[in-house]
Amino acid sequence: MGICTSKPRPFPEPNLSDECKNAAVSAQDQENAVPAGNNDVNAKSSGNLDEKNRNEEKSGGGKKSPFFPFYSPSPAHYLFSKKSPARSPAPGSVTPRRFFKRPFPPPSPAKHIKAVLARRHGSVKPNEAAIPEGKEVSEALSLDKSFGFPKKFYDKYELGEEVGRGHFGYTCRSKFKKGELKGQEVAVKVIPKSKMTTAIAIEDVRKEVKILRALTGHSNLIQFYDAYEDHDNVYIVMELCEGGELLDRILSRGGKYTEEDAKTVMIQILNVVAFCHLQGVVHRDLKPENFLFTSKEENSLLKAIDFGLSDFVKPDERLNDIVGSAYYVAPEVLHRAYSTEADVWSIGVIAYILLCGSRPFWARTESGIFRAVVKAEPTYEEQPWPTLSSEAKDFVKRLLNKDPRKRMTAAQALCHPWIKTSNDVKVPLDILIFKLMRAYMRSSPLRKAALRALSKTLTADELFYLKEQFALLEPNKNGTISLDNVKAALKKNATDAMNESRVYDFLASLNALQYRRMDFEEFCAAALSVYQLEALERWEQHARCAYELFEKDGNRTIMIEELASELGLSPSVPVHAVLHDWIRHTDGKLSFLGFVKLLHGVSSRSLAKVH
Ligand SMILES: Nc1ncnc2c1ncn2[C@@H]1O[C@H](COP(=O)(O)OP(=O)(O)OP(=O)(O)O)[C@@H](O)[C@H]1O
Ligand SMILES: [Ca+2]
Ligand SMILES: [Ca+2]
Repeated sequence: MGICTSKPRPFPEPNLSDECKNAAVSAQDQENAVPAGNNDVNAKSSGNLDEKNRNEEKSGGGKKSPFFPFYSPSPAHYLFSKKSPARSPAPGSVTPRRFFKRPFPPPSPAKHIKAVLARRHGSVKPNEAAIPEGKEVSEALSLDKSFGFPKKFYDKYELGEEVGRGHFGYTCRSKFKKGELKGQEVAVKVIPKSKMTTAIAIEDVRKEVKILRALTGHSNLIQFYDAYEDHDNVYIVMELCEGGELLDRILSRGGKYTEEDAKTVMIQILNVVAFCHLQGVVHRDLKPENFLFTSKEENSLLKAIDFGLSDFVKPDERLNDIVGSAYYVAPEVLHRAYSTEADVWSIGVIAYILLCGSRPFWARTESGIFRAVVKAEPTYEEQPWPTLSSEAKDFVKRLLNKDPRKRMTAAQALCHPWIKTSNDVKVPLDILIFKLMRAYMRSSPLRKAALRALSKTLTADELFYLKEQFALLEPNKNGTISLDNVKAALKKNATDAMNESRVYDFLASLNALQYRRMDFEEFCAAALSVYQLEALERWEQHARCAYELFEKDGNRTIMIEELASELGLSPSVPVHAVLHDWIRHTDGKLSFLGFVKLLHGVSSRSLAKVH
């Protein structure tokens, strides 16, 4: 694999194909870990970039300068600059002094994760993005680049000025030429087929259209209208946003938002992402460039765009391809086992930036960023953090938890005390509820009793989320829910995407609910996440308190063999040695340690790791 981004590189970079490998592997290496706070130190010395500077930066290179903060280096940039040199400044035409004027430190030389780009789009050399070589030529020639979209784009639309550009496409303001909608403006993302040099690249475009088409009806999601193709391009027709990228607004405010303004942005982002996750769609490229304001108004609606790296994910599936943008990528993506929680991490990075104007994870090279993401804790010590509310800090920390099982979901984040006081919050259904309910239904009576005890220790804040979820599942307000209620609640929120992500199939695992109903008390036991509670500072208190309740109610003498089978230990495991501490020697009942393990529903695999 060769170089696959075409930007001038302000910093030397290691071999590409090794880069992602190294990121995950060398992340284990303590010595190489990037210290947290790098970014802030730089941000401080760099001062603020005002509107004038931003415009200067932009005017040098048409839409964006390669040295523009957060700039996504784009192979497309050079590709297009051949036709339109004014759009792309020559490498080195912007003085390095610019680095010291930025509110943020210099961007990574390649923002998108390079090995993935190489795999998806073939080797791309500077100024030759569209010209594959050798083996790639034959591969590119044999690729089927027909999508089955209607052909006559130009019969219906008139392409106008460019309004934005990314790695894969450029977007133009366009108009309907005739008919009832004549003159009405839309946005058209044009993706050149010459850039689709691998089967994965073609599949990505196919998926982008499929996902946009399937996801309809959310006010914070860009409205898709149609897709066309011809010999040269794919055209994605959608609603036009006139208000620019969230990134530009962040920069125009010198990088910082008040807590109230940050909340307004966060609520919209969380809303649309919770919607996508319920549909079984993971965006995988959430960043301020991929949120657009519909108008220039200060309080205009925010819309999620760019599903070019998105995928369908089944409720119990883990994805493994490394995809995204380096500053926003979640640690578990680098470890190649992730799901929708990875998007929530990216939202945490956006929240951190909105509130303090610096990136939480920063380094001069991409592998450095990856190491920071995996190892380093962001700083909350430097200004302005000490002046921000403790709720705001707690909110960001719970989004940036490195363990995806402990991270809040988007729907939970909307119930967080920092957010929930706002009037605009309507909590959506959370797919996590179904996953937890399934695990609960499959548990033994002993584990159910343990969970019930734990659920009695929940605080008002924690119960708020469960109450909201229960209300969404309980249309008749008779205090209980059935499988039909669950199905109906899903149906109410369904789009075509759910067919692809098989959310309905997943419900089959809740079949036991067909013959009985679940009241709110049991629902709390079924839908609480032990891992998330464990992430709280007061976890020890919760667990001790729950153990006392369990002692009174559910604890009983237990055989080691019974516990082994409860935990799914294989006969080859030396159960007496392993489970010795889990049973109280005085009376043969579960010890506190055993109780906590039982709550987690420990599997034999994780046990094997411990011992
Ligand atoms: N509906 C729209 N209305 C207005 N501008 C848009 C619209 N869609 C996209 N744009 C502009 O075009 C830019 C590029 O679009 P998009 O992010 O979809 O392309 P991309 O090539 O997939 O980007 P990336 O490099 O992030 O993968 C956006 O950042 C935005 O500025
Ligand atoms: Ca984009
Ligand atoms: Ca994209």
